[in-house]
Amino acid sequence: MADIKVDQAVAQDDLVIPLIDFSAFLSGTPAQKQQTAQAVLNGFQTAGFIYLSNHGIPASTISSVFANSAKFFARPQDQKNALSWYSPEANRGYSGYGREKVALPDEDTAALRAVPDLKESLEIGREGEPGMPNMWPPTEGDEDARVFKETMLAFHDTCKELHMELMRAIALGMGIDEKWFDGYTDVGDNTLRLLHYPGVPKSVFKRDDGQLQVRAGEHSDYGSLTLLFQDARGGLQVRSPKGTFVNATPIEGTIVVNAGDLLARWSNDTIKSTKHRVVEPPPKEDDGADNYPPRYSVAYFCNPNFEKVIEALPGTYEKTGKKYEGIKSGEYLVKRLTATY
Ligand SMILES: O=C(O)CCC(=O)C(=O)O
Ligand SMILES: [Fe+2]
Repeated sequence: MADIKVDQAVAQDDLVIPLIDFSAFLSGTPAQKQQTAQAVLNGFQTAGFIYLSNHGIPASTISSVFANSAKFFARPQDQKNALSWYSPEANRGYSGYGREKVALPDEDTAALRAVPDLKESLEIGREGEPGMPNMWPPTEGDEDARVFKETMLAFHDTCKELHMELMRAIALGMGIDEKWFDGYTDVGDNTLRLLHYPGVPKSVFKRDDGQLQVRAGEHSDYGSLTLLFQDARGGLQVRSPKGTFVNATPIEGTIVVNAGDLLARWSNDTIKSTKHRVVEPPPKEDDGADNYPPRYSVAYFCNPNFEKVIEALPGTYEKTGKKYEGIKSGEYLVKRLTATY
């Protein structure tokens, strides 16, 4: 029986992000499944990030999501403004340029805060949660809006399944029951976020103070795992153990998956929630154009079911003690979102 082979997607400044063929987990032999689970857990324990190939989501599904996202962001600004993000509790709706500032308040971020992130986004939560409506463009008489809603709801479900599989891999890697997390992931209290970094004049990125202009400031994610779908442009950077930012270059057909703060806490800090940011990728050569082209990405932020209390996982605290109090998943997220918006 062949051992699985794990490639390296990124290897720079002590940051090694594995490229993992997930089909060996989804449909491999028991031994291949166990080895893949180990590789997934190991990636989250060392880099906090992995790249996943053969993850089971068809390329056509992903391109349809990107096409529908681009069409949404091309709508007139007043249509998008009518769908505004309305509360941290719901975390649903549209955020225009500069609304969210992810740079952390406890850092010296006066300079960052003065320059809003150059991006807009739409957050889509679990449909049908009472009092927390998703903000859809009105579908009546608007075929694009109807298709948009249908596409995004289906994708929300598809990504929920992948989150469940990834948490099964983490469980198997940790030596606990493969289904251990299922009761924490089956509700799907997750947020699908469509992101558009608009094309901008190159002069915007030439700042007087010589600092690098970022598209999305340095931050870590809040929940359990984030599934990140990026287009071919690049710009995502991950903080290395040396403190440098390393390019997480897009690899066609892969999803970048990173662990969030709540999973780090849940694992008693044996899993890492690694900081990352989005910058304007340096042009390969100066192409003479005045504008940088736009970038689109889709992030699916996964959370443990909001009603669940999160405290140190079996196997992570017996020798060292628990570093954190238990906290309800939903309360933790609202606390973090309240600090950001
Ligand atoms: O757009 C990206 O590639 C990353 C976005 C991100 O890190 C986030 O929204 O949390
Ligand atoms: Fe992020």
